[in-house]
Amino acid sequence: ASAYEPADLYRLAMVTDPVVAPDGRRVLYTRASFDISSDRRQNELWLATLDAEGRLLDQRLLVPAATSAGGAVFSPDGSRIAFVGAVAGKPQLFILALADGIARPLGTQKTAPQSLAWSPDGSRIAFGAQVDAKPLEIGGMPAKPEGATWAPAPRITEELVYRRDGAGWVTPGAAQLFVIEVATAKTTQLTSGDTDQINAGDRIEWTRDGRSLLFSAYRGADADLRANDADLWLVPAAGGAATQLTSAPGIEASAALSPDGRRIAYIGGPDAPKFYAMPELWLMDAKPGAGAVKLSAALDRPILAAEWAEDGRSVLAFYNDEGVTRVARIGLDGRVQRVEVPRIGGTRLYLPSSGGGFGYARGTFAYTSAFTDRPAGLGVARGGRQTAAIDVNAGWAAGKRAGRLEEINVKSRADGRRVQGWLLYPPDFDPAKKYPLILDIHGGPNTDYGPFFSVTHALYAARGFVVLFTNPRGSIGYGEAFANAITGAYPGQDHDDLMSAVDEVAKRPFVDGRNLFITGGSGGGVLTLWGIGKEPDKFRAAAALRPVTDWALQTYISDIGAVTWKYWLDGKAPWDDPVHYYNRSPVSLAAKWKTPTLLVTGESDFRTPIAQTEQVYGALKLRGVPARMVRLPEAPHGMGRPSQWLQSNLAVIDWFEKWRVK
Ligand SMILES: CSCC[C@H](NC=O)C(=O)N[C@@H](C)C(=O)O
Repeated sequence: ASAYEPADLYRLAMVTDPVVAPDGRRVLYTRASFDISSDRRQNELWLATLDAEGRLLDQRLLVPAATSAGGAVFSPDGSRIAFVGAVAGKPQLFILALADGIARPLGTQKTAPQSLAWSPDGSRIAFGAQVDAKPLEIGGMPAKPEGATWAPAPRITEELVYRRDGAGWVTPGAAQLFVIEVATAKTTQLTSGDTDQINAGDRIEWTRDGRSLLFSAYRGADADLRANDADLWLVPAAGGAATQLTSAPGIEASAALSPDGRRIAYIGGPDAPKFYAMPELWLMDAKPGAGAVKLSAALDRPILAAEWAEDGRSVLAFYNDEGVTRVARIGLDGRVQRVEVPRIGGTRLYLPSSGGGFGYARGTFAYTSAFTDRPAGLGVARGGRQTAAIDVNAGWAAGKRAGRLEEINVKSRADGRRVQGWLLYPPDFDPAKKYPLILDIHGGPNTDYGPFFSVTHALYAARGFVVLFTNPRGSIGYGEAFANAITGAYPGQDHDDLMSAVDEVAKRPFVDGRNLFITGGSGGGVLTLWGIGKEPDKFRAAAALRPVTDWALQTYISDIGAVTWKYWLDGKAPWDDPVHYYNRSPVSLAAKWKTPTLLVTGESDFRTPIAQTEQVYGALKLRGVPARMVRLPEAPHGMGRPSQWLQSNLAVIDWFEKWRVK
């Protein structure tokens, strides 16, 4: 067996997006892999068949990678699947009849349909999609001659958010709700307006009689400024005015109707001047203006998704808990009962964050099943135990030697709070030897790390580093108060939490105290640059990936600038209180920086735009601190194409190797 190597990224696979058929006896899932020639992710759609106990009978490939299938959903009778694919680079809705396995295109779509929802009788499909508008133009230009090779057209905007990370430059237009008839492809646009009329990526729900559609939207013209606002709406499926069901400031979204159609369970919460709006589970009558009660108060964890139990007496909620994803049955009185569904895990792959994919129907749970030494497979559970498992990496993993993963818990030097973390050891770890230590800090900052495999950490460990990764305050999964403990102080005691973990681990005899390294991406980049400013003598070298370095700049030029200002910098505007912004910005510590520092950022990162990386690089070079800047062409915040993930990881290893005391 060999240690993990960079080319393994192109040899492994990962399960995502499991969907359980209405009868609970079949599971659709996506098998993702990374093609070394095109250097792109590819997705196949697979169907697993189960027996009555949930054991695997067989599985087959339904839609090959060439179609790029996504968003698949079963028809109510389970005989057909609707999904969105790509034909000649354009989005296309397909219906696949399971009887003959043929995927037939349905209608023509100009933009990608999202959140497909079958009507109860299986005759129609609702979806959200953007309707493009005419782009702004500069008047008075001469006509462009046929075949002329002019410079590309300018990008003109009057929007606050004119580019979105990952999606690119925003095309003018608005998201609308549509219904398409399956037999005739007749398509009806149910909403209209110049601003988004639906949160196109959020759940769409048919009323039980098939006459109306329930969805979420923030319909104000100031939507770009109101990131934490969404209301519930009901619109007749045959066309007509929409009725607003909720209007409170805050988020009411992902609405699910009870089996009798009389109640709505939704995810969200009221707007508040806090760092983190924890998504909670709420219950209301399906009537305009009905009051809502919070069902998940006793759980005190972020709700990722929720489905009604068949009897309508409880809701099954998927939630984050201490680095992993769990399921709870929450009664309509708010009573919480844990449901045993083993090892639900993340599908971020590049880094070990929790989350993952999951589905439920008729007592069957299907989920991305996490491992510590390989990417997620498919898990199926019934009656509190795992009944089926598909490991898409069994062959590959058999030839690999993985390092051991150990959970640690330390007390923060700030206030004694418990901080959870993990250590990943090199594959051939020998406790009698000395090892360099990498602290890797997650971003968000309201996200997490968990006990999972990741490409990044596997590569670091395979190259002989012990990897420490933790969940400092601000992380999710430890309660609302812990996630919000950075309100008014970010960065602040989160830095102490991280340093407490480093100090504790550095006491272990196998840690080479001369070779402590610090790295992190995005919010983790913030804390990396903060860390080398606050502790200039602690780390041998640093690597800040896609960092925020200056909160004023971030507010002005990020695609989430409105969130930054309103929730992360205490509602103060940079023009009103520039000192507040400066004091929180890592660049305010530039005079203390002396640690050799690597910076890695995508040139199309619109979340933490590269101008901030350039600012820090300039400061380091002007001060004479060893620095290297790696710019990834066309890469967004998520580090772009598979080879760019590897370049990012290997750049960090190269830099730490260069500075490691030998
Ligand atoms: C600290 S600025 C926000 C950056 C971003 N948060 C949300 O998009 C972030 O930290 N992303 C993390 C998850 C990352 O890219 O690793």
